[in-house]
Amino acid sequence: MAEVQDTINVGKPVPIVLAEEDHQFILDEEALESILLKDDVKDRNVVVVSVAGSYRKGKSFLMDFFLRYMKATYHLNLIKEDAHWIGSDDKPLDGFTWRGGSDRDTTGILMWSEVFKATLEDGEKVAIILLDTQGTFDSESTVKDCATVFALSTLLSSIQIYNLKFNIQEDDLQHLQLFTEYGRLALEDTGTKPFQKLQFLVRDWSFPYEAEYGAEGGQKILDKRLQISDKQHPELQSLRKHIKSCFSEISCYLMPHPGLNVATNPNFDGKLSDIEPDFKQNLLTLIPMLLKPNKLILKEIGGQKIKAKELVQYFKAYIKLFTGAELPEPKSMLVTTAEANNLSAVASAREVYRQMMDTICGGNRPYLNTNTLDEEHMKSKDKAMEQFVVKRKMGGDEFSESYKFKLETDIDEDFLKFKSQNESKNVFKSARTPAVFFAVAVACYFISGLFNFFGMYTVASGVNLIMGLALLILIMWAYIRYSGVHSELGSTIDDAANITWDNLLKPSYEIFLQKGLEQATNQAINIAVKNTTSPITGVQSPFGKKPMHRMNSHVEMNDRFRQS
Ligand SMILES: Nc1nc2c(ncn2[C@@H]2O[C@H](COP(=O)(O)OP(=O)(O)OP(=O)(O)O)[C@@H](O)[C@H]2O)c(=O)[nH]1
Ligand SMILES: [Mg+2]
Repeated sequence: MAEVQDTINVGKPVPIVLAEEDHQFILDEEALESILLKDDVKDRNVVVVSVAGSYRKGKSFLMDFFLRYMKATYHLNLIKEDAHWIGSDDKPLDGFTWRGGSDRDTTGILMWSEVFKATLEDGEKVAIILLDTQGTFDSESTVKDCATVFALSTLLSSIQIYNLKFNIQEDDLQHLQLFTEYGRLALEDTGTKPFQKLQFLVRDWSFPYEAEYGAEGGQKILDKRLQISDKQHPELQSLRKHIKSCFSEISCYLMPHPGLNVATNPNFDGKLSDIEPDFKQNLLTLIPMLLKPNKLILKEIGGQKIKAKELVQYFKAYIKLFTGAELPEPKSMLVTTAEANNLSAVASAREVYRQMMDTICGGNRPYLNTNTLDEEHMKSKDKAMEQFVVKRKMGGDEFSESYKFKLETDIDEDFLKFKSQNESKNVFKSARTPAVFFAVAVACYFISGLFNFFGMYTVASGVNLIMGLALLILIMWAYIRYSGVHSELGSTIDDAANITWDNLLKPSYEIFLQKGLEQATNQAINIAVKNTTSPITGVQSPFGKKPMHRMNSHVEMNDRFRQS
């Protein structure tokens, strides 16, 4: 017996995944490799046993009994059914650190430095690795921290012990769903169950008259909790389906209360003599049930057994994924609900804006001038913003602020669409392309005629060529618009028309207009001057007493005419 106790002091807990202050997790690769890449370990297939669940629920304490069993069975080769592995009554419990109190103890993920070597019945040599994990939902961890530790340990273990207190409650299942879903995101979807064995372990089970302590009672409770029936709300059904679809094996064990010494005595050091016999008895059943050589479950990923050296690579890959920005962030229930609330308020307010704008400038409405459209946009936007503000939302005003901003951006985006839709209804704008090419063709026709008249036949043919080209483009444009094909070529033609209009036709048109205006002005002035000086009519100049012929120039006259 003394031999059993002594060997327990060999090995130590090694932090493998470290929880940093900024809520990041880092992998201590050196420490991990020093354990898994030992010559006598690295090529063995692995069994990974992990314990996870809420903080302060006796996880590390339990793991230390696992260690006692491992030492006795795999180091000392005690007879398999021998109860001596549990140790003497007065020996304090050590191994993974555990303690009383209300504040969390374990952080990150710890691996026992000693890998236990076992030979299975079929002669296969395997390595057994024990992991202790940071408890979930302590006051210092975010939901993402909890999900990361839980998901990582579930991904990397072949037996995950889900440690619960008193009962299997609906919120325990919901958290399990959240964490396993987070873990599943890290994996490629292979259509197979992503995780292996899930062992529910209910501590301090208080209703043995309803379901007896142990595996059978546990199965009874588990069946009840995971039962799916048509009468259930679909949400409850999908939760259960999800959990069942994640693990290839699920079982449950009900543990009795270990006694008040264990639970409340600050000086309790783990001596068996201070633990209730019922609890001890159940340790003797539970632990061999999971760790006996013929009960071991080898770690498999994608149907392939994993060697210790490969496990190092998986640790590295998964930690990179969970600490990177690729995975979505798991959030608390309130934040998730508040987000959903705000998003739906954004959507319905946006709908108000769209409907109002649709009745004013929708697809079947005529073209609106830009000022009216701007006014209507402001009116509809105000209405939508008001609707968003008055709608009841979870999370408070500060939380809503970013969603209000999102609504504004969404509405402005919609406005741009309405605006361009409205522009496309302006027939004059859409007729610009054919008008430009037609004008070019007509102009070329006259110019070539002129060159022909003066005998400059080569230049005339060049101009004719441009005319033909303009007509060809015009026909092509009409075909594209009619058939809806080669729209890119269509837009290039539109662009070319715009450039021609802006740089050639518009300036020429403006020059002609100006010239025409000047001529008309001159004529008008001439008539007016004649009339003013006419001895018959005696009508005075509209520009005062100064006689018209004294005006300095035409320019001066034009200016005055424009001002008047
Ligand atoms: N009521 C009760 N207390 C237990 C049980 N097992 C251990 N404890 C006590 O629970 C306390 C916490 O034990 P730990 O093993 O440190 O708990 P833990 O879950 O590892 O806690 P964290 O590392 O903070 O997540 C100790 O005082 C143990 O004595 C149990 O089955 N029932
Ligand atoms: Mg602990």
